[in-house]
Amino acid sequence: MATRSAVLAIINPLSGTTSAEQKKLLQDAFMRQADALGFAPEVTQTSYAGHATELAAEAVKRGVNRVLTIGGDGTVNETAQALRKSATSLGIVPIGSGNGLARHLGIPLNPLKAIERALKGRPVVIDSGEINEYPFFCTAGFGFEAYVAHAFAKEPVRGLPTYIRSAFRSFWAYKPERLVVDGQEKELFSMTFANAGQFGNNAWMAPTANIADGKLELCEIRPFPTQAAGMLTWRLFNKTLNQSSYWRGHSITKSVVEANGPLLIHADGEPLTLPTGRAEIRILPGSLLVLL
Ligand SMILES: Nc1ncnc2c1ncn2[C@@H]1O[C@H](COP(=O)(O)OP(=O)(O)OP(=O)(O)O)[C@@H](O)[C@H]1O
Repeated sequence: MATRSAVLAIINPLSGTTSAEQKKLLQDAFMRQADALGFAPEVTQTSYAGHATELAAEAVKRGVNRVLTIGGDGTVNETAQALRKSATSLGIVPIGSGNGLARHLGIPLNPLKAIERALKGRPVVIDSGEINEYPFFCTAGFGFEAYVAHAFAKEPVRGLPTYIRSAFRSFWAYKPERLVVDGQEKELFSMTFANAGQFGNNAWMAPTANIADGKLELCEIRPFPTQAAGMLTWRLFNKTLNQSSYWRGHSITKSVVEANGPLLIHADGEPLTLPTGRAEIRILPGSLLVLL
């Protein structure tokens, strides 16, 4: 009898607002579907932050073909870190609050359909980015978006309503920053390095970003009067932000951003601080296989 191909599902028990029972049902559905399709399925839960990277790295070592991540963008990022530059493909089962990479790639937001896609889909090559030593697959950024990521991380409850509340509060507290971008000093409200076109929740910062073109879109929002905030928000969700006079963007393969003090950043929505105040951003073309 032919050996069954191994498929591992990594689930973050804390992702999103899905209950423990719903997550158990998803695990069972994954085991059933994978078994019916002729795979040798395994499922494992993360026990701490960073655990998904370790579990996925071990799967790569064992030659597991497909690794599914059942979680939000943070867990997708941790899993994908270990699968970069390997022959193991990533399946995304989105149950987070933003699901930026899944939405950009057109992966179903219904987790059962996403499991089916990951099991039946073919590996497609996409790019990834790096900001200093931190890999990202969707977006990384500075300014307001990093400020919100740091504020959101302090909230005890996840989910979209909490994110909106954090963003609204941050808008009144945040002051645009002076950054040196590739040698040019600028005052910016926000700045994104976009591999995918959106942050999540269909908030399109880089409407024309192509995830497999070997480039990142560098998108800047310059400071704007308070009364323009409504229109900019509407454009963000309407996929027309690039038509605003406050938005500017171009493609890059590498870039350097510097500040006078520690830099607040985010990588796929995870808040990070760069104590040196210097960030080197680069693209890693064709570095990840995603099941689509
Ligand atoms: N068992 C665990 N205990 C504590 N933290 C964990 C555990 N497993 C994973 N994590 C951390 O939880 C973080 C958030 O998870 P994830 O992104 O999947 O969900 P989310 O935040 O609800 O979704 P989104 O990123 O879409 O908002 C991950 O970055 C990961 O480091």
